[in-house]
Amino acid sequence: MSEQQYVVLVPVKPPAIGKSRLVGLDPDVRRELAEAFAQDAVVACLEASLVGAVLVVTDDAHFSRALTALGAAAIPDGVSDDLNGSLRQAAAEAGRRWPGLVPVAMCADLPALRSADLDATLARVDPSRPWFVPDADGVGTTLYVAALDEFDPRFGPGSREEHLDTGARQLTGVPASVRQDVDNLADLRAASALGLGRRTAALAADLV
Ligand SMILES: Nc1nc2c(ncn2[C@@H]2O[C@H](COP(=O)(O)OP(=O)(O)OP(=O)(O)O)[C@@H](O)[C@H]2O)c(=O)[nH]1
Ligand SMILES: C[C@H](OP(=O)(O)O)C(=O)O
Repeated sequence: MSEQQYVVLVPVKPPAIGKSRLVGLDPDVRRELAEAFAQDAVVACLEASLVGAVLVVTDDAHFSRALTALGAAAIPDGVSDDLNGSLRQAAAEAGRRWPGLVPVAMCADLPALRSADLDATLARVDPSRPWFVPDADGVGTTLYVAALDEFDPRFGPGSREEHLDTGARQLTGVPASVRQDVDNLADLRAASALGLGRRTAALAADLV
């Protein structure tokens, strides 16, 4: 089993404008849910034994303070409206702060994420080449790992295919909690069936 340690880069679109596909909700409830997803995902990362640091990337300065209070570090987006550009800059910054840690980009909308499942996933990665984990639908990506000199994430619509096109390898057999991103209420129900993190569970009780 690999004992390589990782720094997880967690991009968070400002919660007031993120998770727009959670339709039909009061805007304040949608924002609180988006915040809870990120907080639960960050806590799960911080509690994973193969995670040496968590670096949140967000332009929401107020919310970033809530995440640093949990134990994460935080920086603003390096490039406006360019998720992958901001992740590349975050990986470079992580390389300066934690030169021994391999960067992992992970979506923040994983409210069912379990630390043990993240550890089991990272333990199977060969950090000498790029890897990714497809999302539960098999269309997108929840997690991308590559050494800094090869770090070239392609998050966005259809990112599973995009990552395969770069030559990154798909990790199969990954636990559901690492793959269940939440874009809509059906996803939230699926995540709820897996077991939600504490903050999301408190909000979702009335919604699923
Ligand atoms: N820092 C940062 N994070 C982003 C940006 N765009 C997306 N993200 C984050 O990247 C991850 C995957 O994005 P999506 O699943 O599309 O999330 P979203 O943009 O909030 O959701 P939609 O409004 O439904 O597209 C989530 O953790 C988002 O918060 C961006 O421009 N900057
Ligand atoms: C960021 C993107 O998430 P989606 O918006 O497709 O859920 C992806 O899966 O690469």
